[in-house]
Amino acid sequence: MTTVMDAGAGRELELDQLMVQRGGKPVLHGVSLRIARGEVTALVGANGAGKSTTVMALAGVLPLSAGQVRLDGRPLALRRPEAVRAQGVAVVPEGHRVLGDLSVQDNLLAAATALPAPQARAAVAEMFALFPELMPKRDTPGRLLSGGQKQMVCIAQALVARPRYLAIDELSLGLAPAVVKRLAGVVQAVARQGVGVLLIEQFTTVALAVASRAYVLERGRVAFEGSAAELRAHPEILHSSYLAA
Ligand SMILES: Nc1ncnc2c1ncn2[C@@H]1O[C@H](COP(=O)(O)OP(=O)(O)OP(=O)(O)O)[C@@H](O)[C@H]1O
Repeated sequence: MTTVMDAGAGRELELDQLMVQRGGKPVLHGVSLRIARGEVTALVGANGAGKSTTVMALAGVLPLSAGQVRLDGRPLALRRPEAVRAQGVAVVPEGHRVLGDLSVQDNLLAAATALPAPQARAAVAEMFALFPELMPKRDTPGRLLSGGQKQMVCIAQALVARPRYLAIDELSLGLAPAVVKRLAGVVQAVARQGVGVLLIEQFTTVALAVASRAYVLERGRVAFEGSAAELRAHPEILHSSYLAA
């Protein structure tokens, strides 16, 4: 069966030596990450380490001063946000922002405008199947949702575009543990369907529990790269990175 999250296997999204400046100041000093399809990759690091900057550079929101993003072996052709999305990379920015005056259903349809109408409707129906708890809220304006429900809408909005890669900035921030557990399960299910997921988190427990590979960012540089299991087994790596911030 083909699903929204259907995707090939064995390919990667590669961030190669990204250098990014903000306010004229270098913030990323050559960040390289590989995000494989079919698994979750964690990007963790202290406040200000450069995680959101990395995601915004990936999304095409911030320009690169050097480096390259490659998608399945080919450089991303255009780096404007819509073009990045059209090439199969979806980003959920920090802060679970939804269109407050639009209903949940219209929020999802608005994210599916690039698809022909029947496919858009099918993709939205699949999102309600993925998040059945949104079904009773179908006609509720976005602004009346809880934080967890908003985060579900944001993830669903990213998935209706049928991405091959999905980056989520701060999946768990500000959400109740039960909601985080639920979202972590969805993220794992999405990865199992073949999507390459990048989970960006300041608090590491959830990200390292669901990830296969992990990166620690420290002051705009990759301070650790390896398996999430290795990082779980050696919390001192995290401690020194977080203390160095
Ligand atoms: N708009 C901006 N202009 C200039 N510098 C910025 C701007 N936004 C962030 N920075 C700087 O970029 C660096 C990285 O910030 P970034 O937000 O990427 O970190 P982060 O790891 O995502 O942390 P947080 O958890 O706070 O979001 C910080 O030193 C920050 O001061």
